[in-house]
Amino acid sequence: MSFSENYSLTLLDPENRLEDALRLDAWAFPMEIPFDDLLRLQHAIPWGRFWGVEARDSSASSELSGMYGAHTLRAFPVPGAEVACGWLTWVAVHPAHRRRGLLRSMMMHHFNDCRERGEAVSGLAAAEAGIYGRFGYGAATPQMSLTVPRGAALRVVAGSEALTPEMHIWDPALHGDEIARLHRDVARLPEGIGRPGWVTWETPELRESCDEDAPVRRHGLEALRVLIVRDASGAARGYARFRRKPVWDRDNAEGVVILRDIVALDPAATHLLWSILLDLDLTSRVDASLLPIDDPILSLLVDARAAKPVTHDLHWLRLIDVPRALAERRYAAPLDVVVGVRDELIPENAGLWRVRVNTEGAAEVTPSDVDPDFTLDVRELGAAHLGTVSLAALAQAGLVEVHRPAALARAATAWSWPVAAGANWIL
Ligand SMILES: CC(=O)SCCNC(=O)CCNC(=O)[C@H](O)C(C)(C)COP(=O)(O)OP(=O)(O)OC[C@H]1O[C@@H](n2cnc3c(N)ncnc32)[C@H](O)[C@@H]1OP(=O)(O)O
Repeated sequence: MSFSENYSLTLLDPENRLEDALRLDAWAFPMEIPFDDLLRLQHAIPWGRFWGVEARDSSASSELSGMYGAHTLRAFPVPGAEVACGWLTWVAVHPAHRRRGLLRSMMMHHFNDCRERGEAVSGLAAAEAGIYGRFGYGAATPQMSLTVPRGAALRVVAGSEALTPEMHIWDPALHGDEIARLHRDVARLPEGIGRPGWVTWETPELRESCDEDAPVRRHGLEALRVLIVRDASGAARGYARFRRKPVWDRDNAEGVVILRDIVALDPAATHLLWSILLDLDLTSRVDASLLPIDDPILSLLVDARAAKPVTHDLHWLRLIDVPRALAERRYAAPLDVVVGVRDELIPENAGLWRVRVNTEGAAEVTPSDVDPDFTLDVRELGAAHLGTVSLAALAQAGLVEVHRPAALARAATAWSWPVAAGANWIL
């Protein structure tokens, strides 16, 4: 679907269109930050791949009716591999122009752009869960939030006491490179497995936005702190970034530690980071979110129930080029099945695909003309792509039509992955 005669799409440039883009952003997303402050902040805008929709009848005004951008990721982790991915972002339609098909037209433009760039998958973090399923995105990466009581007991981990902690006020010039390395390296752990979906700070604008701690974004709280733990050689093994919220109930200190992110390369570092976070004076709990649903802290806590885990969707995935995307990832078991795929928006994806996986987990994906073992919408294929959402579970919800149960059982095993998809931030 292309834009109607009333609208046109244009590539936005950073010199002239930043203010227009932020004005539209402030229309689409109600904000606490005054517009003048917003103009001075850093924004993770993927210039060069940032598109605006203009109404043709408003040629005298520079106001945008819609916009979207895409981060060009080249090391997006899928099971057993790192692949090219067009990460959809900055999607907004002005309230005066909504429900006229602008988003739908922008999505079709994005899909064509991804295909031209050789990106077989697209990801996103959805503002609302109801928006993107109709465009073939499936919820692939769930996230977990925890409220961990201060002093919660952790299981013992050998080597934790041999590490040295240090704590600083966050300064990207001093700590940024070291933290970014840890954040990148953890995507390849557990060794030989890797963490699918753990998006790293690949582009300069993503790195800048993860480094930022602008006072207007702190909601009145203190500056960001960073806790780093080092081994005997001085090498950083993990970090946590957090701020504290002071809370007093009569004379009782019930402050909250708000965790921004936590990364550890080994169990000892995980143990020490959490031990310190759970023992900060004048606090009563640690609030953590954007954690993978199998984050090690769940196994470390003696009483994980007391941390009240809550999960919901975080990242959504869309297969832009089905045969290529299925061949780019690795599988957990050998397989030979024929999959029937429906895709109303990208006709090249629709049809029958034979997926043959060898003993190394590598797949060959070819068109087929035999009856499929199971049939599903491209949305479900996206949901299952990172190995966390099970094809068998989707079938139990009626979202996969199973023609041969034994083949689906083998496929569900092969599609799965030993660790959950890597929720860690919103980009
Ligand atoms: C990856 C990201 O950037 S997420 C950020 C998304 N942006 C926002 O949430 C900001 C506020 N909202 C908006 O800017 C707009 O309402 C948008 C972008 C969500 C939708 O834009 P529109 O141009 O109105 O969407 P469009 O007219 O193309 O609608 C396409 C379809 O999506 C549906 N839809 C649109 N928004 C929503 C929503 N919030 N919830 C559920 N369905 C929605 C429409 O009903 C329509 O359905 P249909 O095709 O079955 O008839």
